[in-house]
Amino acid sequence: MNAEEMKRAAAARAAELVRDGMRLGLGTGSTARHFVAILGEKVRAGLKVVCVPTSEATRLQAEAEGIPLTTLDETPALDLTVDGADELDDSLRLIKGGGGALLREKIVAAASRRMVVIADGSKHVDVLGRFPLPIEVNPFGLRATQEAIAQVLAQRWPSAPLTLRRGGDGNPFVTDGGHFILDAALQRIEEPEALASDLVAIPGVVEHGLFLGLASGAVIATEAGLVELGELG
Ligand SMILES: O=C(CO)[C@H](O)[C@H](O)COP(=O)(O)O
Repeated sequence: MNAEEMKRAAAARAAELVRDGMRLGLGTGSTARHFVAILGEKVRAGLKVVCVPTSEATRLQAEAEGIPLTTLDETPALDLTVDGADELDDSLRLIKGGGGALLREKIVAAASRRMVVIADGSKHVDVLGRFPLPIEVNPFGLRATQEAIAQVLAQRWPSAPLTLRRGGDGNPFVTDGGHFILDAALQRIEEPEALASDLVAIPGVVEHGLFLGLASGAVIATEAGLVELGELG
């Protein structure tokens, strides 16, 4: 199986968890895209669900698939969110935000009774951190916020690069919420909980890509087949 086939296989397994009447959160990224496509097929075949997308990109795809959409204002409690991840460990701790949707992804995951991660095997790691940690910040006071983050990071990572994410046009990448993203190349995050609480204490930090205690299960597609972690049902 190539990488796309593995992503699709994980997405197809997660789609088996969907039941009539469910309120779903729809993730963002190339793996979640497969899930939304499969869900679209099921909706066209008669499945009844309402869904909250975690990004404008996912909203557009879901609309094109004919999937009924709602908002967290109309539907503040969801049954299940299915989303990808940039990294996950055996304890279902995640790094997310490679696609820049971490804020909405975290709000939607937190509003869901269950969050199931879908990924190919390359995302499954022993220790989080090889993937640079996205940190979403308010554009106001960017430099001051960046320096405050760098000071916090320097306590454990004396020379970790902290880079303002840019789009293809060279301008700062702007999230759906109108914020910027700083990517922290930390390599190994031994204590993600401690780092998470340090980051949220910094004014100007809107959210970070550590998803801790949010995922209830995961479907990981490998060459040897599907591996399931945690609780799917
Ligand atoms: O967090 C995300 C977007 O903000 C994605 O879930 C993450 O980047 C994984 O994407 P992909 O499935 O394309 O590898």
